[in-house]
Amino acid sequence: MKNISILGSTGSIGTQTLQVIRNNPDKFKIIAISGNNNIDLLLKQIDEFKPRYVAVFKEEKAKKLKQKITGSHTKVLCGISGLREISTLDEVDVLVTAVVGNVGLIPTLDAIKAKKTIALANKETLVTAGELVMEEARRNEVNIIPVDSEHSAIFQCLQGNDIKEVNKIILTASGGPFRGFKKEELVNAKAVDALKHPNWSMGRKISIDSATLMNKGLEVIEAKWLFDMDIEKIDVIVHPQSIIHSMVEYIDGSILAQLGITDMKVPINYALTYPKRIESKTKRLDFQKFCQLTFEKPDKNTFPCLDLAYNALDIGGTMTAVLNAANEELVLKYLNNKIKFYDIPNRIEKAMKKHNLIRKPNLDDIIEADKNTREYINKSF
Ligand SMILES: NC(=O)C1=CN([C@@H]2O[C@H](COP(=O)(O)OP(=O)(O)OC[C@H]3O[C@@H](n4cnc5c(N)ncnc54)[C@H](OP(=O)(O)O)[C@@H]3O)[C@@H](O)[C@H]2O)C=CC1
Ligand SMILES: CC(=O)[C@@H](O)[C@H](O)COP(=O)(O)O
Ligand SMILES: [Mn+2]
Repeated sequence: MKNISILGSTGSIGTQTLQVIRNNPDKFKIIAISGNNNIDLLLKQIDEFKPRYVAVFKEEKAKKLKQKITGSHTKVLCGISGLREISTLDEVDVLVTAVVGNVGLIPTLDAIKAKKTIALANKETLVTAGELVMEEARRNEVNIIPVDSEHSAIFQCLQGNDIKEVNKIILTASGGPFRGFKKEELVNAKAVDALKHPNWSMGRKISIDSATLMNKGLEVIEAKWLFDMDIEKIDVIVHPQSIIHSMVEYIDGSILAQLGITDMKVPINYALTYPKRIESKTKRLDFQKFCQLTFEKPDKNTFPCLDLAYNALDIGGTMTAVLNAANEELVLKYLNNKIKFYDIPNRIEKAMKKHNLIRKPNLDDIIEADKNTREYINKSF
């Protein structure tokens, strides 16, 4: 039996993680869950999974929840301290980081120090502070198992092989809902259309990131840190069907790929059961339906976010934290119809140009760069 704590149990990854756990009550037990706004769903989750703890980020929401569950055996925690507490509980074996945004960073670092296995969906953690997080994981001999579909694919393709024999890794990108569009067609692109991902049903922030191709940029950075891979060895190819989740090319020319339907329960399952696999009732890939697998070059001119991410990674230090913070703030504004599609890359570029780089940052430097960038973005509108 593995004891699980989830940061972000009310979101897309969080609810799918609970589905995997619901399907395997003999293998997993929920110890703690957490959310931000969605108290109604948290109530249902408390009722079903009877966790010992629930952490709610917003204080007023935590108070409301407390009133609704008086007499329950579930303890309500709040704020960042609540997230930190449920990440380090003695009885927890695995922390699933399914929150969106950089709020995942500090609880994840705490969990690593407390020697918890990390099932990592929250890519912003590695984009913001990948070097520090991976150093901490190595120091504490903690496994960070990717949940992100591309990284789970790469992780699976690496099993039983020597990482030194990898020639490159190839991240597949769907191209998003605006694949094939030209710049002039996207100037006035609306968030409501950007949210319509062709293949995956996901949270709002990552859906916008997919539409700008920033998601792939963030995933390049995530791959660099997870697999300790040089930037020159990380390629992106557009594969509109999202059937091949990613590939690894070895020095002998062999390419290993992981394929499957677009269902995040598959990589979540693997992250929770690694190194073993367990029976799952997810739909199977039917090759007679998906008879075409196609590939094309990413359109870096129409979608400048991908190059911005490569540049930030190449510059290094605090620059990827700046890229991430600027992107988070701008995506929120775009979702609220406050800015236009190209304000996202344009303002990120400005924030990166303005930033005073720290090449070998500590955690405080990273937190400061993140904070200053958010202030800069918000002041500039
Ligand atoms: N969805 C997917 O298929 C994939 C997602 N990922 C990554 O996984 C992470 C989660 O994505 P996704 O599930 O789509 O996102 P969602 O927006 O669906 O869910 C986000 C979760 O985080 C919680 N949350 C939001 N803000 C805060 C905060 N300040 N403090 C505490 N909790 C907070 C939300 O709570 P509430 O709902 O209660 O407000 C919710 O539980 C992201 O980093 C994303 O990039 C990676 C690969 C695939
Ligand atoms: C499911 C998942 O892992 C997402 O990151 C997904 O891959 C987004 O798709 P694109 O960014 O390729 O459009
Ligand atoms: Mn992904």
